[in-house]
Amino acid sequence: MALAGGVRVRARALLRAGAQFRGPVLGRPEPAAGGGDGTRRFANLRVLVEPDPAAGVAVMKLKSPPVNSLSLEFMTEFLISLEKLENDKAFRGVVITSDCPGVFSAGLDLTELCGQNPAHYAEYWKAVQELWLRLFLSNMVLVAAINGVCPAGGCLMALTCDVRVLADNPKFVIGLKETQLGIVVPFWLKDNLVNTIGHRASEHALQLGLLFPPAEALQVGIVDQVVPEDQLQSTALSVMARWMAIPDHARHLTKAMMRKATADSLIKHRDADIQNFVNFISRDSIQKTLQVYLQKLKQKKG
Ligand SMILES: CCCCCCCCCC/C=C\CC(=O)SCCNC(=O)CCNC(=O)[C@H](O)C(C)(C)COP(=O)(O)OP(=O)(O)OC[C@H]1O[C@@H](n2cnc3c(N)ncnc32)[C@H](O)[C@@H]1OP(=O)(O)O
Repeated sequence: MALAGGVRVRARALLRAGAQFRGPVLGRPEPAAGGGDGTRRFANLRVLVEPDPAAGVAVMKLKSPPVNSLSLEFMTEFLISLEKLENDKAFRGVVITSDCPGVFSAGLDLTELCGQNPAHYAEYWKAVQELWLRLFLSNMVLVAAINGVCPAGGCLMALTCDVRVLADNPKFVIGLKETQLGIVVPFWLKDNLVNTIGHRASEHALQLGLLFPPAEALQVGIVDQVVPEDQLQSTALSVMARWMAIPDHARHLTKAMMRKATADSLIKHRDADIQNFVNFISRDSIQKTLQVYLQKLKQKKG
């Protein structure tokens, strides 16, 4: 699936601005682009990709400090990196994890949702839809190695993956807390959750805006495994190895069959979903609530 119009335009702008794959990364000298040694890491500004072509797997590390919030730039760069991997036949699986200590992703970037104009909200929501669709329908095996708190839009990303492994730390909660912020999850994210944990558990989780600590997350089924923090990466890679043993075409066709109806319901109603979002987020009452919340977050340190 190609990037949607608005996201593609922004992707081109980012690429023109130099946000393409480059080295050295993290200060380590690396072979020049196209060096072909098969071990080269690549990165744009906010996503670090560590490829292991021999295994057919890449690790994507979200590194948009402080909290990997889903800004337009971050989502665009993430999708560029994902598309690059999808277009490379060497890669059949991706582990998604965070490079920001203690936070997988803080979810939607609240500064994108506050005090902007309707055109911006529409562009932003289109990018969120695109992120979800591209991940949800990815041909590759996606394993989320959740090494930090994972609320709302962070959980949205994790829910698109085939497997979620959570590090066992009581601070690392996961869930869709939207109602706590006075907002409502879109129907397609609700469907994604229902497909994952069932209808009744989703009703409770969504209405109460529950954030599950590891043991509860495992019990309700929003994650598949909870492991000690120091075993997260190795567990994610061994889960991946199991999935990689299945012939790709059969696995992928099965995944597509299982996910088609959920994805189609958004694909068919994308414009209406954008309009709903713009109307909802532009309301004075919603703006006020989000602004107060953002202020509280900013004052936390002071
Ligand atoms: C019916 C029609 C349809 C209508 C549809 C409506 C929309 C539905 C959308 C559904 C999908 C997703 C919704 C969301 O994702 S909303 C975002 C929810 N996220 C949160 O509530 C998390 C907020 N953040 C935190 O709780 C904490 O930051 C943390 C992640 C636990 C980390 O804690 P920390 O102590 O390590 O860091 P902290 O000091 O709090 O933050 C550091 C700086 O980062 C800023 N920040 C944090 N989160 C966000 C964010 N989500 N967006 C933007 N900025 C964020 C924070 O303000 C600090 O900034 P500064 O350094 O003080 O300037």
